Amino acid sequence: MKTILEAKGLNKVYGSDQKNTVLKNVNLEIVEGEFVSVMGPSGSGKSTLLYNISGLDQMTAGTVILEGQDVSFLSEKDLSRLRLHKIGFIFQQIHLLKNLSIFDNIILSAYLAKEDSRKEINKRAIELMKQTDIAELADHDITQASGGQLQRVAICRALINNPPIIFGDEPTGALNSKAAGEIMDILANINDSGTTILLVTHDIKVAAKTERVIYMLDGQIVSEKQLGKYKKEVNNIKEREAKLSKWLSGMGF
Ligand SMILES: Nc1ncnc2c1ncn2[C@@H]1O[C@H](COP(=O)(O)OP(=O)(O)OP(=O)(O)O)[C@@H](O)[C@H]1O
Repeated sequence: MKTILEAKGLNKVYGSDQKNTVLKNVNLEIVEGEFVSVMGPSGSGKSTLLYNISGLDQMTAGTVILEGQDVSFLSEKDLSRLRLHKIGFIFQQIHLLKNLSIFDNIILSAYLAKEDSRKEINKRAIELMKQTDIAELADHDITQASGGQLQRVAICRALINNPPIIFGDEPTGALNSKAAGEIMDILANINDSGTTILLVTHDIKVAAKTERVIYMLDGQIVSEKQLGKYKKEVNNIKEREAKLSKWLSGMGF
């Protein structure tokens, strides 16, 4: 199995006061095709970890290798290129552009990346919209869609440049449990087709559909649990949730 992302000795201090050390010598390895979630109490450093390994924020010290390339301290220009071509992001707050149609929101970054022809990009956008069951919304604007539908738009947008890895910060956090479950099923399907996914969540139901759960406490990864691929290996979601719940309660979560 090939490593897609490796973080070594990651430290993050906010400001100049060492007391604000939020990541403390974090090491993490993600294998190509994995579906990983990060859990832990509020303030334990989950989002900070995600932002620092994905190039959204600059760590204080450490190394991040993505697909064999050292991306630890890239220039702003190289970082934007990396984010455009290699990484997809899905956030709790969706940040779509109000004056563009849903279709245009999805294709925008691919037009900017200029890797493929507009014809190919449009075709891929249509496929992604079908896959996430929002094809009929192409010409709508974003005020005409539900929260769950908008999160599907965000997923299509994250995938439009075919990134090998996508990061999610509470991607289902703003959704009701039915919509959250549907989004997780979509992400599981996307993962099945080969995209590596790492997401941060507070929700046991969400983490139970991922393959490996990492637990953070006070700026460190203190434990992890292998659940196996949802549907492929351990299918029973109640069983997965119970296993996870037991493990988490053992750590006082
Ligand atoms: N920009 C910032 N400047 C200073 N401190 C920050 C900043 N961002 C986060 N922190 C602090 O870093 C610590 C970790 O925050 P982080 O958001 O990574 O935790 P988290 O585990 O994701 O929390 P939550 O589950 O509540 O989202 C917290 O104490 C937070 O207050």
